[in-house]
Amino acid sequence: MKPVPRGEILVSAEQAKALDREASSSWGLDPFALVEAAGRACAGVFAGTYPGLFLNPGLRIAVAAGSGNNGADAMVMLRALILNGHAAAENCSLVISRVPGETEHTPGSEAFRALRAMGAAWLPWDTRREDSGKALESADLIIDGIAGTGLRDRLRGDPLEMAGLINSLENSFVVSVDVPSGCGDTREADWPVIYASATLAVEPVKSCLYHPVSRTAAGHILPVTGIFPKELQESHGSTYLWDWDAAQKIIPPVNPDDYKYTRGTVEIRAGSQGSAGAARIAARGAQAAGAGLVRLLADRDLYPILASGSGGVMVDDGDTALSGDGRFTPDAMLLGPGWGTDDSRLPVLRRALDAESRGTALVLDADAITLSRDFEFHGSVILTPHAGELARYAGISKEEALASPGTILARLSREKKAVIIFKSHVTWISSPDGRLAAVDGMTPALAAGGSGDLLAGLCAGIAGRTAKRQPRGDLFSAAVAAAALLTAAGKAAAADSGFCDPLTIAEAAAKLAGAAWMGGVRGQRHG
Ligand SMILES: NC(=O)C1=CN([C@@H]2O[C@H](COP(=O)(O)OP(=O)(O)OC[C@H]3O[C@@H](n4cnc5c(N)ncnc54)[C@H](O)[C@@H]3O)[C@@H](O)[C@H]2O)[C@H](O)CC1
Repeated sequence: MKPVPRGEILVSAEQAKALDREASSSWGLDPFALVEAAGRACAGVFAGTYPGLFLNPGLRIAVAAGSGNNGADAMVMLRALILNGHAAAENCSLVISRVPGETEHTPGSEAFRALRAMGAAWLPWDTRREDSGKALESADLIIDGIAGTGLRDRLRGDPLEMAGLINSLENSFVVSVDVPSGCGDTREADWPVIYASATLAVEPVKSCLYHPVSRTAAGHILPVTGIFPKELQESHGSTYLWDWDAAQKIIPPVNPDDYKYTRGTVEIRAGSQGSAGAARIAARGAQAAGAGLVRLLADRDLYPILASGSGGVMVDDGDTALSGDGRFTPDAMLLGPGWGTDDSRLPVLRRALDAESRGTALVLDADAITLSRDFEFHGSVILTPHAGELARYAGISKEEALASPGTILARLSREKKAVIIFKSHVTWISSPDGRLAAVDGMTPALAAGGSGDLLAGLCAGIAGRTAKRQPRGDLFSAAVAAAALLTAAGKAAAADSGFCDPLTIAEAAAKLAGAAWMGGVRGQRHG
């Protein structure tokens, strides 16, 4: 049987703890074995990713270690770097929040004794603060193991002071183990956190790294694998991290014998005075995602402008044209990009929701999200809010949305019976059946007007195309693929064209989507 394509598992701190317990009770992997595996794997991944750092024979490394297993991971990592010849023990120091007792037997105490015996300097932060500070200040590389998933609430006390000092150092490379200290499932925007250059994300990767509020603190996220059996991780994860490589595989390709109606049809209501570009971008997005026919219904004063140079998009007068009178019944509808929130939009919205109740995929973006706040959906809607729209829609603050996207979206999706794509520098996607996904963005090329319109168009294009294969198809997969496609296209367009127009990003999306979904023969890739 072919493996089901999927992203990487993400877990909460609670799930990570449950996983640890089961690893110990059922797999014979006790905390000593896990810390040993994690620390060594961290050293291997880090040295393999940044070989240039280790060209300096006098490299000074300092570990900042808390008293838990996160600190133990960091110390084992340093020990492995020394044993592998990447650093000399005499150039290394341990800045520790607590010196283990001589009879203590924990992963941290053992790692500490090994480094002490090897000749690394050790400095308790509380009694030798000045020397500890000097060791951190003079280090070329700081390994942050102050606090991991054992953090309760926000950083306080000595760990907070250590983190503050590390953040003030501008010239050292800071690598965090597992998560940047201070980062946790409930972290809010103003809670202190280490700002790392890179984070060694020990499997299973912790979902808080991808909370928009903490994502920038993690820097370059490097997955560290080989710690837990895959089956064990699968049974504890509920959220997945998707990229374009993985996401393209969950969407069927077009068939060589497809024609325009079977490739999926999309109808778009978008644009208003001052926002005509949104309609054009959304329509091009639907084409770029592979839709066979795209019809754009625009306000009467805009429609002649949009009709000229519309390419293959069928543009019509939205004041009189009705859904379906363009000689096809749409497989997917998109309402909202640049549409405005005028009450005159409500009859159109009601008719679209009526179609949705009969199974037509309906993407509601921007103004249509605001307009539809009090309407009921029937399981075939995708909402695409950014933080402000989500906050208004759910009656929460923007900060809450950015701090706890998974919890908020899971509840809202279930209540509203809608797939939700929460747009931010990390995109979160939820489904009414409880599935959750994150797509790492961090793509400043997309931080520009029109990216959201493009995403909405991509979504409608994929939903329309897949609806032909699976009536009432899996809109969650369509949403995940659209978000991953937009991110990959943003990166590709930025590499080729620098700061560019969303239509240029749409062209990059068309290339990526075409390569993924137009190259195969029926049955070869998804049979
Ligand atoms: N399954 C896995 O993910 C594995 C994880 N490993 C590593 O273990 C840590 C979690 O270890 P744990 O001992 O449970 O906790 P920490 O090391 O994170 O200890 C917390 C540290 O911080 C102190 N502390 C707690 N709350 C606060 C606070 N509010 N302010 C200041 N200090 C606080 C506490 O006293 C401890 O000193 C995980 O992250 C991984 O790195 C293993 O690798 C095995 C597999």
